[in-house]
Amino acid sequence: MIVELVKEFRFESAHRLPNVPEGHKCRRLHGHSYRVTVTVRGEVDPEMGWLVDYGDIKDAVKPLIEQLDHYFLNEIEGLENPTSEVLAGWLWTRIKPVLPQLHALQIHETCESSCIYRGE
Ligand SMILES: Nc1nc2c(c(=O)[nH]1)N=C([C@H](O)[C@H](O)COP(=O)(O)OP(=O)(O)OP(=O)(O)O)CN2
Ligand SMILES: [Zn+2]
Repeated sequence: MIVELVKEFRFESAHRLPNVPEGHKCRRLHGHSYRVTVTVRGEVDPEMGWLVDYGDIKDAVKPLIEQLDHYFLNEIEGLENPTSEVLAGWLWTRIKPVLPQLHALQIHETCESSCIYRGE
């Protein structure tokens, strides 16, 4: 039995996009209440009755969320141009080694705008 488990994390951060044209609103310093939706996929262990403990997903992701929460993203190594796409790649590189069942990351920058990354 193959399932997908989904767990959501939130953090607040400031950023600006340095590579957009002069006059673009996102070139200015502003902030977001980010949501990160983490999806893991795989076979259910018949003995445990689950794929992985939701708590294991939390243990893998929370330390990274703490590196982002209430920081200026542009000052973090690898996030000098902190688009949703770059943030998705940054998180994927760090989560995948500790959570091999990672299947997708969705970065919600606003209520209406989000980026889905599946590691390709
Ligand atoms: N492909 C991307 N486009 C944009 C990104 C991004 O990361 N990837 N980021 C931004 C800005 O950070 C902006 O703050 C969020 O974008 P936007 O959806 O335009 O935000 P609004 O809430 O202002 O959207 P409206 O629909 O215009 O109200 C821009 N683009
Ligand atoms: Zn923004």
